[in-house]
Amino acid sequence: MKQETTVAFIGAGSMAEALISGMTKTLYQPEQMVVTNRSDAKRLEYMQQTYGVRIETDKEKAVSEADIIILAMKPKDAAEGIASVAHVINEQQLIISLLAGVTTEAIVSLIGKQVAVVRAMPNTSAAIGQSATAIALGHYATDAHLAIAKTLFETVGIVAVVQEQDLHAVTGLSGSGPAYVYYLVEAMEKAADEIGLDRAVAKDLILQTIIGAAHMLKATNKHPSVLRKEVTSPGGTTEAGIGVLEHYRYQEAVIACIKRATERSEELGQALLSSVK
Ligand SMILES: NC(=O)C1=CN([C@@H]2O[C@H](COP(=O)(O)OP(=O)(O)OC[C@H]3O[C@@H](n4cnc5c(N)ncnc54)[C@H](OP(=O)(O)O)[C@@H]3O)[C@@H](O)[C@H]2O)C=CC1
Ligand SMILES: O=C(O)[C@@H]1CCC=N1
Repeated sequence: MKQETTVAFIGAGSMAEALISGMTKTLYQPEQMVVTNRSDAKRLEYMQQTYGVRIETDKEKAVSEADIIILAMKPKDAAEGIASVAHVINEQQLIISLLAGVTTEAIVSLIGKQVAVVRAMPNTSAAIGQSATAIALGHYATDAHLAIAKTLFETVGIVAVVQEQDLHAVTGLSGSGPAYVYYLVEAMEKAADEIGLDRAVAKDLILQTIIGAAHMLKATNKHPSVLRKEVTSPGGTTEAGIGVLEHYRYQEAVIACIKRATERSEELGQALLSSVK
């Protein structure tokens, strides 16, 4: 990334913060980034104080001066947010959209110019350089744009290049994915309380259990079912515990969860299209 490249974030919420936190630890200087939002001035001040980025209440100014524009508002706010800056966007700029479910075609149409759009689905682990991000090319985006986006997201984790139609599934799987893991940890912490373990001790044990299992998956490359069987002694505690998970159809619940999240991504895209018709 050349030093003088400017990245404007439209939206200063959780995902913008995760990306800025990760990006400023690597290739990017905080001064290369300008952050704007709808109205929350305190939030902008927080971003400036925490990360040293530039902030701008004048969205048009932030956008017109940027090389890369990152759309980081909620899908429901995208039509209004994009329309408010479309007139200052030009075809030399690269638009990177984080909007769940919203197609590059819809974004091009809202901007009303033949502008390069790369659609991305990172996750909040970007904050510590551990995002699993997928990116896809819009109609007017070239391989050079893809390379720029890939370099940008590689500063915050791994990047997979996918066809745009696969981004709904990616959103349901790895975009929302950290929340599924946090939900499991919440349940483990509740269970630890109920079985009478000291909270601080349980917290450390749970965390290391999750980290250890994730590292085992990566380091051994063994199928998760093989690793699970290695834990499960016949007639032992794991078998008894997994039996309860099977009774509650745990795997079916997780599969249904990811399918529903995928479907919701499609709905969010449709809702935006209906709102601008
Ligand atoms: N959170 C996540 O894990 C992930 C989110 N995403 C996507 O990232 C996007 C942002 O999500 P998230 O950060 O969670 O959302 P947040 O609700 O945390 O933040 C949304 C931001 O958008 C701003 N905003 C709203 N309307 C406008 C507007 N018209 N012009 C400028 N800024 C506006 C808000 O400003 P204000 O507060 O002033 O209203 C706020 O700063 C979404 O599209 C989501 O689908 C993608 C991957 C993962
Ligand atoms: O919940 C959402 O809609 C966003 C997209 C993926 C993660 N958070």
